[in-house]
Amino acid sequence: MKVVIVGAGALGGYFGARLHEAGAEVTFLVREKRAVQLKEHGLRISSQKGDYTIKNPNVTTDPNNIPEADLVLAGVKGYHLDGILEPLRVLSNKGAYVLPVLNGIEHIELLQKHLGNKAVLGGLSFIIATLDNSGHVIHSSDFHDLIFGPLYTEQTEICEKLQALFTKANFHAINSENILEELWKKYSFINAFSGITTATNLAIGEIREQPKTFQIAKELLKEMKQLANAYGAELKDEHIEEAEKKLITLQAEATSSMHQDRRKGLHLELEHLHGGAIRLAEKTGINLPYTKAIYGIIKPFEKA
Ligand SMILES: NC(=O)C1=CN([C@@H]2O[C@H](COP(=O)(O)OP(=O)(O)OC[C@H]3O[C@@H](n4cnc5c(N)ncnc54)[C@H](OP(=O)(O)O)[C@@H]3O)[C@@H](O)[C@H]2O)C=CC1
Ligand SMILES: CC(C)(CO)C(=O)C(=O)O
Repeated sequence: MKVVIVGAGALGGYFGARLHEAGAEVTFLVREKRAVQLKEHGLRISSQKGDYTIKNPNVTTDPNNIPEADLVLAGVKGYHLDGILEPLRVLSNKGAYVLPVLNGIEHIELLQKHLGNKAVLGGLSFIIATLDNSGHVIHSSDFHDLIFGPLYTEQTEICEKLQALFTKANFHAINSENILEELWKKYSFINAFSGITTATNLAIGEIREQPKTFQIAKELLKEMKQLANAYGAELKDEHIEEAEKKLITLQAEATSSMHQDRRKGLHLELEHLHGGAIRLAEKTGINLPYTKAIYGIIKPFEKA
């Protein structure tokens, strides 16, 4: 299968390298600076699940240089989505399906609007990964899950083909029959986890030690359930309890990618995540006071 990775950052780099390791033909569509870095140093992933290096990754900065593509894995941050719409359109015109692995929900409709409903699959990931100064991927969690699935029944066949490929790769892939619900479950979890860790500038362990602070994360989960329900995703109390359990059982030093970005002084995905929830809530007349408060607290740190 011919795979294109758009956004060879932490997630794109990780899953691209794992798919290359599994024998897929992988091309990294990147911007100029990243192209130079990948050509000079190759792409290495450092992971407790096994290291892997692509010495000379197939890299391009122009989608027109890619003759064929079956799958495009989109791994940019929410604030970079606009910049990849045109390259994605070029590749989807060649027949490629687009599998976004971003956190959040608003991007699904945006991609469908630009590429057509049938070209966009549902996808998300549970992993803790980041890039080091040389652009290598550091994977630090004992999980590396890629959950994907059809948003339309016509996409069932391609998802089965993807599952056949992903099963050969060194990550945990799940072809979900209800990817929309999975997307909302992840969105709820991430808004609570990234919200509380980024706002307090603390890893989850220290937050858990303060019941009043941890309570805010629980309130964020409840608000996200209300929002998900308003958008037709049947999140139930048990899903919120599962998410709470995850927050309780994560390693004490675990933190969100948004908090890692705050620590590094990078641009934060606040508008895409909490901003997105507030916009969606306004459209349905729901009030999200905790989400709004967290958004306001993080806002001064948003811009790099
Ligand atoms: N990191 C994590 O542990 C997890 C992240 N996520 C989610 O996954 C998504 C991606 O996050 P992550 O991998 O951490 O992000 P990174 O910042 O590590 O990677 C994003 C990459 O996108 C590239 N990019 C931006 N614009 C373009 C463009 N126009 N063309 C090509 N490449 C481009 C950037 O390259 P450049 O060098 O050119 O800026 C960068 O390398 C986010 O939504 C995040 O919330 C989900 C689960 C876990
Ligand atoms: C919660 C986590 C680490 C799970 O993948 C994540 O998605 C993020 O921090 O962006």
